[in-house]
Amino acid sequence: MSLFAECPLTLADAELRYLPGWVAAAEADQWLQALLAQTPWEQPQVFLHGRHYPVPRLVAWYGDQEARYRYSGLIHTPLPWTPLLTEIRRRVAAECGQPLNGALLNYYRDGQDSMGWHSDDEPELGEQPLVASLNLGGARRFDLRRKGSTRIEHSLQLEHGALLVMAGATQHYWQHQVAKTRSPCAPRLNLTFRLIRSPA
Ligand SMILES: O=C(O)CCC(=O)C(=O)O
Ligand SMILES: [Fe+2]
Repeated sequence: MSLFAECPLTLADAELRYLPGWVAAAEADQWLQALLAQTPWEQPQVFLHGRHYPVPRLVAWYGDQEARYRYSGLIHTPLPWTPLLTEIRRRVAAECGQPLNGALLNYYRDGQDSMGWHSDDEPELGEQPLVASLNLGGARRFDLRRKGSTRIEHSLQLEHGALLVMAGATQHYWQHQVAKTRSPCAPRLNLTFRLIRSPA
């Protein structure tokens, strides 16, 4: 059986696996509380069209020492894994059947925090990168569109305790976003585990 057979989202030119309840609610609650409290959150600035803007969310980059990573136009040196993140990484890597040496933590404080359209296709991730996204806290809508198109083709609610695995050609053909929303939503933590193949 293919690794992607259990819960496939049938989107052409993509390999997506959505696993609701991947971690049980009680344990997910503990992870959320601990990570919100332990993480040295930062709000980096991005330089866009001649101006600096704070990214609309808080972030932290954890990883093996060599796992330098570029996002929002900046090179980030990883924070060392905490015991909790070491355990979460072990379980996510076992689920994905491959090593993972970095995790980007995104903290969406409310519906005005967001992430714009992008693909996780940085050169340091290599061809056909696997990105495993763990969702804790308030559910948010995750949209997918083809590169070069403005039409949202698929959306899913990323729920507390769910794991979304994106692999294969997904990042080559598709972009994703977490849009702002006026609906009330609880704080949300998203952890995207990655494998940096050639550090920035
Ligand atoms: O918060 C999310 O679900 C998406 C995060 C994401 O796309 C990323 O970290 O690259
Ligand atoms: Fe992403």
